[in-house]
Amino acid sequence: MIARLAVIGVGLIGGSLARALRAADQVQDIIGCGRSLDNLLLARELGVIDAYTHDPATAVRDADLVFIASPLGAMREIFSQIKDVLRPETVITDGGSVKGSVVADAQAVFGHVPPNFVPGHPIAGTERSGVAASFPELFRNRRVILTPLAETDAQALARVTALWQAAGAEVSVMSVAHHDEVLAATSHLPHMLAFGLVDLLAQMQNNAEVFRYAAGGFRDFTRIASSNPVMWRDICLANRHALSDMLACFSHEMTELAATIRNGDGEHLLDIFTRAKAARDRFIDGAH
Ligand SMILES: NC(=O)C1=CN([C@@H]2O[C@H](COP(=O)(O)OP(=O)(O)OC[C@H]3O[C@@H](n4cnc5c(N)ncnc54)[C@H](O)[C@@H]3O)[C@@H](O)[C@H]2O)C=CC1
Ligand SMILES: O=C(O)C(=O)Cc1ccc(O)cc1
Repeated sequence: MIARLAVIGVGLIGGSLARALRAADQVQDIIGCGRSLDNLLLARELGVIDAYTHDPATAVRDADLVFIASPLGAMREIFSQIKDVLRPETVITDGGSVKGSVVADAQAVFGHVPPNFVPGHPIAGTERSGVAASFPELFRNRRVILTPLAETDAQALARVTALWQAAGAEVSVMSVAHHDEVLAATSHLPHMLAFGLVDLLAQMQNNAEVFRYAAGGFRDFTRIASSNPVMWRDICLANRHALSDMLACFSHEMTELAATIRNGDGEHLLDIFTRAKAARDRFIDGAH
């Protein structure tokens, strides 16, 4: 049982974890912290949090667990704001989509990565943001990756693992660098393709007609281009090396595909599409 949980950034992710822990009867008191007063008032009205503050130091002062779910670009400032008031036994975790940058931010502010800090990332979300979009089942049967360091306290890791399990998630552990490479491929690259495709089409002269005649495939493929621009700017900047490597691989794949199409090589196209279909069908079967 958590006596007092501080959620810094009560949006889709912070709000959903607060709701899930409340639904599972794992928490007594939840204090929310953020910048937008309207969002915090709504969070309190919805019963997601019990109290709010705009000041991260006030939020964490009496907390036994702190969950930071702000955009990545705000993490360093938040660490600086809480540094002097954190109790040594308070466990801190986060939900940021990139782990190397968060660990570097903690290192820069604290001078070392605090043993009670357990970096984390729920592999679950939607294209929507804010507490209005949060829901308690978001993490149910979804994966959460924790990336503890050698200096991470085993009890803090166990506590954060139990927290996500109580929210219904399956917890995996991996290194920070491996996490950032894997997520560049499976999450960050697909978001770039969706943003890039929609932006390209939106800039075409006849864009109204392009969108009018778009079919279901276009809608499915581009849902994630409705995601929060600030959050995705921060993810790109935080994972710039792994993501630019993946984008270079993908550009190469597209150049080859274009050449295959231009050459009218139907046999090669069939090979590519058959291989891709088999891989996706396996992935979907495995996900059930
Ligand atoms: N949206 C998604 O599907 C997923 C997002 N994430 C990660 O979770 C984090 C939060 O994302 P969302 O919940 O989607 O965003 P969101 O926009 O719904 O919520 C973020 C909240 O942080 C607050 N905030 C911004 N700057 C702040 C600051 N300096 N101090 C305190 N609060 C501040 C905002 O007011 C907002 O309420 C991000 O780091 C993102 O990379 C992880 C998994 C999935
Ligand atoms: O909306 C979707 O399908 C997503 O893929 C959400 C998402 C966004 C960022 C993450 O770090 C993890 C999941």
